[in-house]
Amino acid sequence: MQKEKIGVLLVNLGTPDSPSTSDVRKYLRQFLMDGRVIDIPFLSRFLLVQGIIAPLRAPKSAKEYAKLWVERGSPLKFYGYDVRDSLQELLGPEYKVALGMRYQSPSIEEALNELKAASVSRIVVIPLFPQYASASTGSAVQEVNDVVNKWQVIPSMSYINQFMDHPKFIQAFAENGLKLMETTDYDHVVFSYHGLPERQIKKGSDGNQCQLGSCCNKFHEKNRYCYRAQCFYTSRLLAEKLGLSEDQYTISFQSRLGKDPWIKPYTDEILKDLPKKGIKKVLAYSPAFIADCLETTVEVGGQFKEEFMEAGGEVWDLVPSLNNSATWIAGLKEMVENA
Ligand SMILES: C=CC1=C(C)c2cc3[nH]c(cc4nc(cc5[nH]c(cc1n2)c(C)c5CCC(=O)O)C(CCC(=O)O)=C4C)c(C)c3C=C
Ligand SMILES: [Fe+2]
Ligand SMILES: [Fe+2]
Repeated sequence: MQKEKIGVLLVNLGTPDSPSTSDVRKYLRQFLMDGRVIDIPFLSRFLLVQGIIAPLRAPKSAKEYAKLWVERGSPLKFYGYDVRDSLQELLGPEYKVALGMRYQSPSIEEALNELKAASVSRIVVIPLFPQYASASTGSAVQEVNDVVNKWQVIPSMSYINQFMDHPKFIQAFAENGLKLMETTDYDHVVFSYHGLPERQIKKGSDGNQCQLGSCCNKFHEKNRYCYRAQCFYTSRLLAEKLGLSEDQYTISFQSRLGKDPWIKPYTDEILKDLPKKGIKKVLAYSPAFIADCLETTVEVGGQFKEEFMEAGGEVWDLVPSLNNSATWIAGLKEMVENA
């Protein structure tokens, strides 16, 4: 009998098809109409997104996307294809690897159809978000399920819904930071993560109510899906690999949207205080993303750098994301084989 073929579905967030205002508006509309991203009743979300956020934000965001765009397009997408191809090569012909984006293209449905056409008998789904959040991993998993639920034959499915403590994920990020640390004597490291509305953390911690305070400093079975606790844990693991003591790093959250409170502390606020404390040379990490994207290159590497310099800082270097690093691909291979 022929050996069974295993499908691997890599899912990332997605990016606009181009940096034009109309494509960015289309992307924002699809993204922000997701009830796991803006978790308010449908009618309020519809009015807010279609009537206010998408039209007002699209021209501003399009200018930011234009800074990110290179000849190959948006890094989130072309690194996604690179990772798919590298992982396929490493896993060999018994596996079929596909890439789907939660929003825009290539869609999750297209990617799943590729796996179906390759006659895979089981599928390992890896949402490419190191820390679990309902707005990212949860939404990707829901979309995968919605698609396969329409199939006549539903293959065996397994999901890797967080991997921030995978040794090779940590090692790959540490390697990128250590390369920069060899060239510059930094005063401090900032770990800046994508933020979330506080409400979303509270909703996800039924039975073990997160207080959004020091309770997130410990990571254990009961709060393993608290996004804030996962980010703190990721930072501790990275700090250990980088040989940092507790006073040599700060953890913060970026990319706020709207007026509701988001998880704290906020990166744009903490960075302004650092030079006052004598911290002039900062190494900035963005470990919520596995590829360069708008939130890393433009926000952390561009906007935050400018704000830090204006506040009296001297060096603000962004650690490149994992992109197509060999250690990261080896980590993905291990995740698939252990799934
Ligand atoms: C309510 C709004 C948002 C939530 C919640 C949110 C969670 C969240 N997002 C990511 C990953 C990425 N987000 C990116 C861009 C981006 N995010 C939001 C809003 C929310 N995200 C917006 C409006 C945008 C678009 C850009 C802008 O207009 O500011 C990206 C970058 C994509 C790219 O094309 O490069 C990523 C990646 C995670 C992991 C997450 C939950 C933890
Ligand atoms: Fe986001
Ligand atoms: Fe928490």
